[in-house]
Amino acid sequence: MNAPKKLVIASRESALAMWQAEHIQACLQALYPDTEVTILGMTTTGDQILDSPLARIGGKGLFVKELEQALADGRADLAVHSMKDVPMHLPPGFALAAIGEREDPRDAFVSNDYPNLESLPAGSIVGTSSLRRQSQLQARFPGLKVESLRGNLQTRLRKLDEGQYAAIILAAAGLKRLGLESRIREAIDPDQSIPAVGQGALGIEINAERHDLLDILAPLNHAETAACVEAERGMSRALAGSCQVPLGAFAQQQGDTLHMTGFVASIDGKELLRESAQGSADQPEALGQALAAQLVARGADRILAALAHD
Ligand SMILES: NCc1[nH]cc(CCC(=O)O)c1CC(=O)O
Repeated sequence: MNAPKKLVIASRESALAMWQAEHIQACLQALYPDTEVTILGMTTTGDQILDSPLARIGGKGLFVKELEQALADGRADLAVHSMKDVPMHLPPGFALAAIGEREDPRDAFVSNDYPNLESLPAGSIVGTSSLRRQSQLQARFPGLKVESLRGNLQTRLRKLDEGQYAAIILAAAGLKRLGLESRIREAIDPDQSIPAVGQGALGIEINAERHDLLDILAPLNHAETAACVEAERGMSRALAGSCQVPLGAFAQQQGDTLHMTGFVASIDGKELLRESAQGSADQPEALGQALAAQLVARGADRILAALAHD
């Protein structure tokens, strides 16, 4: 295979995004020592608007749009994203070339004063802007108060340290990647807080016309992670999920079988439907669709419709 002389990676400029881009840069550099691999750092709309909950300002697409612009006009060859931030439907003209091996998929409990969720006194303020985390938290601990928490990882940790929250919930993967694992007081069992679709996995997006890049990027794909994430995305897509919806899904592969759990809830967690299903790792999207159908059969449509009217 003929790797190009140069490859440019588009990345957001947050510390986590840069870590992810540098990780992919190192992988590509090891595979193709004669290629010059560089990173083009960019600020996205999602990074700039920090005062409103993401769900209200347009959702996940805001983190990838500027990077896609760089792919479209040829300033960059590939963009590295947290799969969690990649919309369920890519805009026409773009494709996912690879999904990398998953880091810890769990949510993490972070606090300076308490070891775990169970020890928080009633009325404690927990910071998260994720409707998925909020609904699952409120379902288990209706006495806790959830308040919005935006910004990159460092900003969120600073807000915790300033005393605005008793605790915050973050993705374990981001903290581990940035060497901040010691801030995790407890990794929350995926059964207690079902992770976001794609949480912990990296996605590599390209201009769909760049067929030349497919073979070059194929070694970055981790088949097991890709199957799990495709199943999770299949469920979310079938339910028309976005980050405006309290929804989560988590798949794991054992042998040739995917085991998957998903949920849909009301924001206050008073209604929470969860279902599990198994299916072939060869047909992940079909498994996600089947799980979505199970949730719909139990009333997921009614919960989602109620959210749309809020
Ligand atoms: N929503 C922002 C975001 N996108 C990806 C991660 C973390 C790492 C990952 O899931 O790959 C985070 C931070 C968080 O949720 O705490």
